[in-house]
Amino acid sequence: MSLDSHIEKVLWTKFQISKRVTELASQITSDFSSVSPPPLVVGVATGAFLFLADLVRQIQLPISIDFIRAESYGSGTESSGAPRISLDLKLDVKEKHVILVEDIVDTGNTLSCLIKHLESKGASAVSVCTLLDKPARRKVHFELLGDGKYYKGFESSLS
Ligand SMILES: O=P(O)(O)OC[C@H]1O[C@H](OP(=O)(O)OP(=O)(O)O)[C@H](O)[C@@H]1O
Repeated sequence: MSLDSHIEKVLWTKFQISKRVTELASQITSDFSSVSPPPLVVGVATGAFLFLADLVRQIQLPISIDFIRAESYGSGTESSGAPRISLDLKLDVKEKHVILVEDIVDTGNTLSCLIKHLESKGASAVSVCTLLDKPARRKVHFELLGDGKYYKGFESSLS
């Protein structure tokens, strides 16, 4: 069975995605060009790793990169809420501006947990950059930390 047979509908072509990733990287480069120290870019494992790789290759700043993972116990595509950190950062976030990179923001549970965690570790600000946002699916309201910004590649109302 080919990969294409698993895809019901193409929402954005690879060219549209690539263009949008370039725009996001350029916006982040511009927004953080005078921020010192440079931001720490944190990929939310596992889903964000490809987007993170495409994004950071185009960010023209001396950023550091790390990974974090929050897991909810649930099945299928429904998260059970209340995630816990199952892989923590290697780098120190104290007094740093963290940019969390996600592939999808859905219920908001993962981001809510991660932002609180980063705040408890002393991050001065937390921004979020997600490839896809599904605001209609939101169950948990999360607040960015400090002067954090929210970057999104695409928005979908599909469930
Ligand atoms: O807003 P939420 O409802 O919390 O959902 C978003 C999270 O769900 C997915 O990860 P998942 O937990 O499936 O883990 P994975 O990336 O390892 O597949 C996705 O990569 C986000 O991290």
